[in-house]
Amino acid sequence: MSHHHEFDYVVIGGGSGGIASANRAASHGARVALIAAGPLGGTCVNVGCVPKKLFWNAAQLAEGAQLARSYALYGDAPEFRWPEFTQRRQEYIGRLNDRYAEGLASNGVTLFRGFGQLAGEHRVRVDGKTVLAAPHILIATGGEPIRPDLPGAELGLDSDGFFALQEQPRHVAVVGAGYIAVELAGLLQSLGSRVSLVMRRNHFLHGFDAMLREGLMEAMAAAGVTLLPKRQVSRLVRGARGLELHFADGERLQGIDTVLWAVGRRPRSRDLNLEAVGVYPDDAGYLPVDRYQNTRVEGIYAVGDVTRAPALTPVAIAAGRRLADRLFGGQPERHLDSSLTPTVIFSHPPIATVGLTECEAQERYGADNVRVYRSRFTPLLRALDRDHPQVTHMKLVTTGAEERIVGLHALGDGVEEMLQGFAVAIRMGARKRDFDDTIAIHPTSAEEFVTMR
Ligand SMILES: Cc1cc2nc3c(=O)[nH]c(=O)nc-3n(C[C@H](O)[C@H](O)[C@H](O)COP(=O)(O)OP(=O)(O)OC[C@H]3O[C@@H](n4cnc5c(N)ncnc54)[C@H](O)[C@@H]3O)c2cc1C
Ligand SMILES: NC(=O)c1ccc[n+]([C@@H]2O[C@H](COP(=O)([O-])OP(=O)(O)OC[C@H]3O[C@@H](n4cnc5c(N)ncnc54)[C@H](O)[C@@H]3O)[C@@H](O)[C@H]2O)c1
Repeated sequence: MSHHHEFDYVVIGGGSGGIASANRAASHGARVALIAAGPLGGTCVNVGCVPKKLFWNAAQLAEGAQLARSYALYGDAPEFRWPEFTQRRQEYIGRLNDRYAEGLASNGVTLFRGFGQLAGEHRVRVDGKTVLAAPHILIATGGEPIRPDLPGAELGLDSDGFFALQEQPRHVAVVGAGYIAVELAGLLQSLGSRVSLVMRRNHFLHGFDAMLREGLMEAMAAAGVTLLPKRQVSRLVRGARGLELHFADGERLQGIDTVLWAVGRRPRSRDLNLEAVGVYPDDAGYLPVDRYQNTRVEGIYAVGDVTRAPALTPVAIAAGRRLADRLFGGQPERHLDSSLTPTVIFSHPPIATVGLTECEAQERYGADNVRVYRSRFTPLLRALDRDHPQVTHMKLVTTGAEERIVGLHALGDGVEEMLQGFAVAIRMGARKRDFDDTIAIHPTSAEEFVTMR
């Protein structure tokens, strides 16, 4: 027998966007149900930002121990114990999962554990049984990693599989050229694995400012990552000496124990029974929405990675909260403008970027209307390390006579914590002279942004 429950708002998906929207709607007094098929917190908490950043922290500390020698700080090189780290990391994630459940309960959100599917107008079914009815339904089902369609692909791991690894891989081939590829390759190298990064083009991070791409390729190569550009993987086989990655040109990479596919993600829009309500995904499976997160069907909305918005946790959260403010908080115009979304790639060293690349600015405003400021320097942190020089790169992209800043890009130590404040300034319309009028903080790397000439 199926049970029937009435709500104001039913949210499908207990990840970044769904939880944020459910909690915000409840804070406005709505009766809210949240359906979660996986562990609470979704991709970000369980197999994304959080475990990745903990790994990155470990890698930074390991690198710091190396750098310490340039400060005449000697001692045993630290040994990374992967299984122990994994256990502590998972315990922490378990505490986060509990905290999300407690947060939902204390906000009065009713949690249904199970798989949500649309079941006709204003109705959602959980695990094919329980029926929830509500005038407003949010789809926040996120995304999942894809694998290439080639022989032997099942012998490799995707990013979910990477976080489940119980032992440290010795020699890894990372295939891909996006955020996940450079992040996983960087942290594995810093933690002592041998890493080969296989990409189809002659560069990675397509679409990012060229200074960032080129600077990071240089730094990763110098750190010992083997960069294998212009390689088209044709198959993966298990050979006598471990895995073998074969390329279309006949070459092969042998002696690897782990292959990580980092070739992109796809939206989780299958199996939602969307036909029952007349919502249709686009060719790649994304749910089309307008700037208010409305799908083409009244009362059905989507946020986060299941849409074409930038696949970042703060974007999913902001869209989810604003939607709840609009529906239940009496703010009819509230919506998200994600045009100036700051983002960090936790590579080694990290990348921080907001706004237009130099090329994009030239295309949009014309080359004559774009002025670019650059800086390249050895940060003081590394000044005593003559053997492993690593430079920091910064760029400001400005436009018009008043030199409004439309892009800010950085690669180097500490830039991940530098960007947030600059993103506020740029959002407020900062011009180059506002940066120049700001007193520098010395000695820091960040001060370069207010002293560029
Ligand atoms: C390796 C990796 C590292 C990342 N690092 C960062 C980072 O550093 N910073 C950053 O901002 N972003 C990062 N991201 C991206 C970020 O994780 C996503 O953008 C974010 O999680 C999207 O949130 P979401 O709510 O759309 O979906 P998700 O977080 O994926 O949540 C969707 C949830 O819905 C559930 N679900 C799916 N279908 C159903 C159904 N039918 N019924 C019920 N529940 C369902 C899923 O189980 C999942 O829990 C990273 C991603 C990955 C993979
Ligand atoms: N630090 C962060 O904020 C962070 C970290 C990780 C992921 N993310 C988010 O998750 C999204 C997904 O990340 P991603 O790295 O999976 O995807 P992506 O779309 O950024 O990159 C996928 C890459 O794989 C390459 N590729 C595709 N097929 C290939 C093949 N057969 N062989 C070799 N290369 C192939 C593509 O050219 C592309 O460079 C990102 O766009 C980002 O929004 C964010």
